[in-house]
Amino acid sequence: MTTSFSSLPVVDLSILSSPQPSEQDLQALSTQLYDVFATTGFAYLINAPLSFDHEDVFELAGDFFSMNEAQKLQLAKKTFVKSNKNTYRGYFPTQPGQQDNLKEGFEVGPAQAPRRRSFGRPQKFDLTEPNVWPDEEEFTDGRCRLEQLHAELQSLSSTLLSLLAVSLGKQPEFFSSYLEDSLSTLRLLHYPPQTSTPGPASEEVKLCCTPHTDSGILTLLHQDPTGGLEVLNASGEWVAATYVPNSIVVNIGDLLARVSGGRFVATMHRVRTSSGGASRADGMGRCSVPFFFEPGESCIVRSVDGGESVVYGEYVRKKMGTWVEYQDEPEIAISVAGASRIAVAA
Ligand SMILES: O=C(O)CCC(=O)C(=O)O
Ligand SMILES: [Fe+2]
Repeated sequence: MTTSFSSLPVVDLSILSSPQPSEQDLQALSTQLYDVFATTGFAYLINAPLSFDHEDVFELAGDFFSMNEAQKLQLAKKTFVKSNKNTYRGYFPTQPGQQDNLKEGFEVGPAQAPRRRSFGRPQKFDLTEPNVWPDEEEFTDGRCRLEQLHAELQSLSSTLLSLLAVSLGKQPEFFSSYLEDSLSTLRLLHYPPQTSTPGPASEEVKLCCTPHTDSGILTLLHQDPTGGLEVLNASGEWVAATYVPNSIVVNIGDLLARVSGGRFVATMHRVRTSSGGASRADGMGRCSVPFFFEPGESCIVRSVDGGESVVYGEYVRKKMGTWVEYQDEPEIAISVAGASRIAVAA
């Protein structure tokens, strides 16, 4: 259960940059992470061991989204452009009519495509397919920068999982099977600027991402200074996760809540338009860059308390039925008020 928090805790990761962190410091960090995921389910990570700062991350997102629509559509998933081959990785455009979920995105997996699980029959979505990339001259160094960012966030997730394993009374390597052929997804997101309607309607909360919990294990989110992310506490109040320079917002998904035997909580969150945060100087609206840590397709995931298990690939394929860009027909996709990689709150 979440608590009635009124702000999100800050977790300082500076010890992870030290060549030999002490056992005591690691234990303290592990306990702090346990407390976060057992109460708010969300926190700001500061001093994370990454070579990218916010400016680098949002420059990357800006470079991608400022390409023209035709260039981006060449990378679109098959759901959107039938003649394209990629089913799982790539671009998804904004969907007209989805005012409270108006976003475009670009998704990449690991640089080295994970091993494919063998199925008796052809699968509609290939979770292990290689990434698709714009031409180098359209997105200078973009591939190399995104592959590097993916690798660093994967490594940070792996460290956090070791600390969480210890906090759950397990060995640090308890989750190491989750790293094999991991399907983690780095997603660039762009919420185009929306004009707010004056009058009584302006009192209403306008959303660009509807309330949801993330479905997987761990999410590491870079949000830009526009802000707008809000997190639901146990009293039913939306608490603003305001912009903290150079921080990464961390939260867990439904599957890790299950794995923790209900000790950790996957907290509901949403994104508000015009939340009063800073506007981007380039007038682009809002960008954010979530990284979804995901196990491999064949990974068997079960609670630390034992009991029923799920095969990650099967779990994620079931979840995809609720993700908007994986609806069968474009007409259906356009009419479903969903976000992607996340289940829409009922
Ligand atoms: O854009 C954001 O700040 C949050 C996005 C999000 O929650 C998601 O993609 O799951
Ligand atoms: Fe989310």
